[in-house]
Amino acid sequence: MAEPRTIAQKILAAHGVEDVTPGAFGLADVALVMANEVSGSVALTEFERTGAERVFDPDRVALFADHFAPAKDVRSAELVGRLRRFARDQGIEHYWEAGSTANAGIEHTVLPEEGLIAPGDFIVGGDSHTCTYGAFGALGTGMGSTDIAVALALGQTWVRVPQSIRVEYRGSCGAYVTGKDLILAYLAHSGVSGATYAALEFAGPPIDRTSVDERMALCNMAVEAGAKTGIVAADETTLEWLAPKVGDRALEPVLPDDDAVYEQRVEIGLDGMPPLVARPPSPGDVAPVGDVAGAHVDQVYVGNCSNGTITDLRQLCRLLEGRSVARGTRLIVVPASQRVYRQALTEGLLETIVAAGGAVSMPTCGACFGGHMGIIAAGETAVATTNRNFRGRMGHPDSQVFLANAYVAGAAAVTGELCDPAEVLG
Ligand SMILES: CC(C)[C@H](C(=O)O)[C@@H](O)C(=O)O
Ligand code: SF4
Repeated sequence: MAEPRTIAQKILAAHGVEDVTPGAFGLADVALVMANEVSGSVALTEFERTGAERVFDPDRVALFADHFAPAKDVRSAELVGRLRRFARDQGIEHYWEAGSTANAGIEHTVLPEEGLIAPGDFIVGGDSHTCTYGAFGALGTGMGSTDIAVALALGQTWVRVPQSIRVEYRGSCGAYVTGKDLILAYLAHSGVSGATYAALEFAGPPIDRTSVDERMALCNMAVEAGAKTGIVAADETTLEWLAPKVGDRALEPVLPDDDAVYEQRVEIGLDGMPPLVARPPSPGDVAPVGDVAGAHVDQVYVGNCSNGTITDLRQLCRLLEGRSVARGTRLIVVPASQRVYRQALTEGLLETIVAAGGAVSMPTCGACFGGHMGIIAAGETAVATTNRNFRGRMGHPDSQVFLANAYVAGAAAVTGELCDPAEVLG
């Protein structure tokens, strides 16, 4: 009898890792290598230094101009230009850039939308939120630029097999509690290093009921707990979402064995849990929104690779419908992809946002990491649906960012302060 295995162990074994004992080192074949114009620029230099002339397989490389696109200054134009030339010279067709491809936007949103992620895949990316693909039952993980360079050349990477942590949710989500709150609830338990290097397996009836968009928010922030990745086993919801996007590719969920060995099992009860926020400057400093109610908010930012989906824009618009952005507060909305943007256009959500006084930007990483499109000044406070609120993350070192779901963001936009969305919507 084979040893029982977790999802991460099964995926790594299927990609050629011989010994999947947690802690063991091995060599894995990668399904896809992803890079963006920021860390990718360093990776391309390192790629050249390896002496390799061609990438291992141009169809299994995906490149994104998303952090600073459209280029915000000369430096970013050069970064994007370098990536664009590399894609052209190497014959890489999976290249997305706003203004020149039908879909474009944040890598972690666009890649699954374009049908390039499937359950069981092992994806490495030059970006820490590559763990987002766990929403599709895949193992995605961020790696440094030198590792990405080698993966681009060889289609293989070294791995240390992660230990797995099973996170089981129980009970039911209350009103205005979303996927964002599920991961914030875990972060309240783990802090920012409680899952260091682990593969988190999220499960339980509340997870079965979540949408793909919510699973993306959940898996996206696994890295904020220090994890190597976060995975939800693929189910009917996943397959229905992916089927129209992946062409004739067979979709096979990878499920953990019943007696798989976990380093830790965590249970999180959701009954009675209110919407949560992460207080600055740590995604691990989680509190019920009521604990910070009344704090003035200068800027509300709805976007980023965890919560810039159509689900988030719909939630935001529940608050904006028939209301206006409070005087003294700015609302900036950045749909995560052109696909989300078009859907929001079709549904009239962009009209609702603009009519309420909010501004809509084109898809980009934008202000999430302090790039552009909404940098905040000293002394300012933002509520953001993003995933990190480290000191200076969105602008000046003396600014503050509270992380929250799109309902809480919407409630802050219309009241000008942090509050429970139930106070606005009842
Ligand atoms: C620029 C990139 C390498 C970085 C990351 O790895 O996460 C960014 O996306 C971020 O969120 O800080
Ligand atoms: S949206 Fe933010 S967190 Fe996501 S990849 Fe871009 S910069 Fe990183």
